[in-house]
Amino acid sequence: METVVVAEGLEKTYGETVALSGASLSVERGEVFALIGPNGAGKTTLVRAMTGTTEPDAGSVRLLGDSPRTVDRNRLGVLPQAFSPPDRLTARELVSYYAGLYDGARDPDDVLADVGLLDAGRTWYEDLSGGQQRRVCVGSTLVNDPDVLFLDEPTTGIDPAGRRTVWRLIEELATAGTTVVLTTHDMVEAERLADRVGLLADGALVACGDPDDLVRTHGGESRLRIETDAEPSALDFLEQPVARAMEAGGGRRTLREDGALVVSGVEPAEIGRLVDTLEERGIEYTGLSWSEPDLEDVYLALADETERERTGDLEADEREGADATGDEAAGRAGETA
Ligand SMILES: Nc1ncnc2c1ncn2[C@@H]1O[C@H](COP(=O)(O)OP(=O)(O)OP(=O)(O)O)[C@@H](O)[C@H]1O
Repeated sequence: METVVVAEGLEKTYGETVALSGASLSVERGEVFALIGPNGAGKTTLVRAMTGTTEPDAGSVRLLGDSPRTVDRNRLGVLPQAFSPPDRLTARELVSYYAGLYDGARDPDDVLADVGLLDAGRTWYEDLSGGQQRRVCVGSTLVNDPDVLFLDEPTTGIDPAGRRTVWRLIEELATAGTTVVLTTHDMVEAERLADRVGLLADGALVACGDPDDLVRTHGGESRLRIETDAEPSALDFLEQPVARAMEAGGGRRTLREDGALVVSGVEPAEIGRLVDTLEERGIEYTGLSWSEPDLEDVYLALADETERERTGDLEADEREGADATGDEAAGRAGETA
């Protein structure tokens, strides 16, 4: 297995803002690695540090065994989050323009076909829809048939069909051996594409692994959602029958959420009995849905945990600050005395 990207202990601050606080990751050849995390977590800064467009304050990056500043650019494809090509070029001219930067570049029409835009080749870039523009931008990163592809939010603004075109393309590239590092806020995208997902929070990776493993470890339990207008008190009894159904006991919770009752940890085999109980009790409901935990649950659980840790730290800092202020005040009072 060839390790293509290695980032170790990356730190980056902008004034008072800590963008990276010791981020480390490594990506193997042919792997699709998805970086997820809240706005401002540091994903773009990490991508920029890994591709040599920003210099970290501390830490190191090896990209294809080289420094990001000196690595052979012919082997890289980079789609920045904000990418504004000239408007007064057609889609085909734009791809041709980027192809012209490389020796032996791919045929622009093949690239446009890859992103499902062969028919839009003669359309001015400015006349393309936002999603089509983003797809052309994705295409422009493929002109040199890169070994490593960094895609910062590749599918933002792309409609569901176009998104699937890009997903299939990324899957094909990875199958052919291209290493892909992408950032996304779309958990379905991360779960579908990524061999490994890294959750970035406050500039560091707080979890990293196979999406299924992350879901098993952090995703929590299945959820049964019962859409009902009934008063919460009228539904209290549900806790009991469901709770009694638990063999191991403990862990199951019933919560009110947006006009629905959400029961965690219900097995599919239990649903029939639960529905019977609802009907016996004359509880009206308009819908019932059962879902297994997914990457979004992992994201929400870990982001929440990180936020609570941070808030806890802040509260502790504030308490310490208050103590220190108190000590100082006591000291000053002592001096005065
Ligand atoms: N060039 C810059 N100058 C000043 N601050 C910056 C700069 N680049 C990033 N930051 C700050 O660093 C932090 C991390 O930003 P970054 O863009 O890496 O986050 P992100 O995870 O990509 O966010 P998003 O999901 O919104 O794209 C933010 O607080 C941002 O405001």
